[in-house]
Amino acid sequence: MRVLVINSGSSSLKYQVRDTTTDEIQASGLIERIGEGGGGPANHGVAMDQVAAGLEGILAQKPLDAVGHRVVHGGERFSEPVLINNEITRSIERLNPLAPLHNPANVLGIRAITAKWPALPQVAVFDTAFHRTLPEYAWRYAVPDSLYRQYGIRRYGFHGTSHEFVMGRAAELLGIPVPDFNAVVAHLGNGVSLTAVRGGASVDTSMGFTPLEGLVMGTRSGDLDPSILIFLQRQGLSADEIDTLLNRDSGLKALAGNNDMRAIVEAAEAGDAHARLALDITSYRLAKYIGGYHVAVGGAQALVFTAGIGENSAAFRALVVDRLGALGLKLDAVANLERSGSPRVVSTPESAFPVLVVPTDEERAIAEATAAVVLGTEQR
Ligand SMILES: Nc1ncnc2c1ncn2[C@@H]1O[C@H](COP(=O)(O)OP(=O)(O)O)[C@@H](O)[C@H]1O
Ligand SMILES: CC(=O)OP(=O)(O)O
Ligand SMILES: [Mg+2]
Repeated sequence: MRVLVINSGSSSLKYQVRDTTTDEIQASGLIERIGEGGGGPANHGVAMDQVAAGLEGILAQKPLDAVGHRVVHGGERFSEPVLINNEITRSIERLNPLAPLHNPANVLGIRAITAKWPALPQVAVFDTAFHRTLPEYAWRYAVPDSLYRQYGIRRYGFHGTSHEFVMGRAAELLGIPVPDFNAVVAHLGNGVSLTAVRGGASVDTSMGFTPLEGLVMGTRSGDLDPSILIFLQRQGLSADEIDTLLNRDSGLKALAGNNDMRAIVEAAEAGDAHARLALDITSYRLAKYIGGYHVAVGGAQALVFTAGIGENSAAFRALVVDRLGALGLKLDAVANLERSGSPRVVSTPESAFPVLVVPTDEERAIAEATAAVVLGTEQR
């Protein structure tokens, strides 16, 4: 099956055309600076026109069979990938306020495809779906129930497609059946989240109601005392200003002046005190969460690093694992420095449990889920 995968971020759009039978990537691209001026497309509709134009050549040879969309927020309704129709699109649109950086772009992408190729089956694959197994004691906030009933205020969790894919690969590498696998998975990209996997299912995750909760990220603050928001509001900041402050101008960008982990490590090595502190705060906060999730899963069989930083920054992995001596983890300095695109062990045999690096592939997982939904629907 020939599937176009669309991964729309707030200001970027990644796409791939994949053959799900051979797992061949037949085309791919990245469109950046959407809606930011400076030569980027004005909006996601224009970006989709650019995608279609870029694909004209290969689509002339063989048309698409389906489109798979990464949809960040699926609320409580969606626990699996679904075939999209107008009612599903409206349901995703109603979740826009809960993922303002992501869901509006996802909806625009779906509508742009519907307008361009109305007969093409489209599937939504949700970041939240893998976390629908969280127990209530993990997803409830300690606030009045009316907030949950009226607004759906609870913890949802994100990056689920990546966490599930990586967890499966890690179990395979270790020869442990997925239903028996307990692990802590660290997705360290621009967005950062940690997931506690018990028996192959997500039982806790660090992002919450929105992708702002939890760890320090590229431009997001992660956890802080909610009183700070009330304080800032009383100082005269508007809701939009606080939103921008915490989602776009915080995290590594605020601490080190930019959100590129490579540049921060280089600056720290050259003696930059801000970069050093940024790495200390980020690795300390992550190590604390890993310790907590080791408890949540009843003893992890693996700690797994993935995504841009997790896969590529040996220096950051070392900073984190160095703080986890209390868990008995020991990194193999040579294995940690090796460059490889394959799942691998980066700890020593003496480590209490293995530390792994497993490349994520959200596009592959989305393409496979899309093909499965479309084939399943055709057989019914
Ligand atoms: N070789 C590398 N060494 C260190 N950090 C890297 C490397 N390559 C990418 N990164 C970091 O990965 C992060 C982006 O991760 P990625 O998963 O691509 O993000 P996104 O959430 O945008 O998909 C950035 O902080 C970037 O600096
Ligand atoms: C949910 C989320 O944070 O996604 P990303 O890392 O792509 O921004
Ligand atoms: Mg990402």
